[in-house]
Amino acid sequence: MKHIDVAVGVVLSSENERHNQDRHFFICKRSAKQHQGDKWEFPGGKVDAGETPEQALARELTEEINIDVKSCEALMQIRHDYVDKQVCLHVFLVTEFTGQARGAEGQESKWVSGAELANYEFPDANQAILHTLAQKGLCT
Ligand SMILES: Nc1nc2c([nH]c(=O)n2[C@@H]2O[C@H](COP(=O)(O)OP(=O)(O)OP(=O)(O)O)[C@@H](O)[C@H]2O)c(=O)[nH]1
Ligand SMILES: [Mg+2]
Repeated sequence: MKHIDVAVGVVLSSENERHNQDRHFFICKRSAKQHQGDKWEFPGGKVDAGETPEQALARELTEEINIDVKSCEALMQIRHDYVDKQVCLHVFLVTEFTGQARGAEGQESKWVSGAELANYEFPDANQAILHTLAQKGLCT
């Protein structure tokens, strides 16, 4: 089966303005044509040959949401088998960035609170991310 490494960024709104509980997350909607189409995602994409996951994260977040990552921490790795492909998600918490986050490829995008995250449909592999964010007190 096809195996791909993916860098995924959980982008957090700045800590200055909000208490930890109220920090917001930037999410995007996948297009109908993409794998796991029409679901919501944390922005990111495939790790290219010769790139580290962190380098891929920085490149993808600039391409997809127009930000420059200034500080991030590795959150977790998730292996998941979809029927058609196997993914390894390298998930990072992006805690500092410059630029205004927006859907730079025309995709729908928004800032949502931790409590609101549960109202959006994500690919199955993301359940583990939401669980870890809840453990860290960042979402409910
Ligand atoms: N970006 C992203 N991908 C995810 C998430 N959860 C998840 O299972 N994936 C899977 O990871 C894979 C790679 O992501 P991608 O489609 O964004 O890759 P990409 O940006 O390089 O773009 P492309 O598909 O247009 O070539 C997809 O199979 C997608 O279903 C998530 O939260 N964010
Ligand atoms: Mg992508």
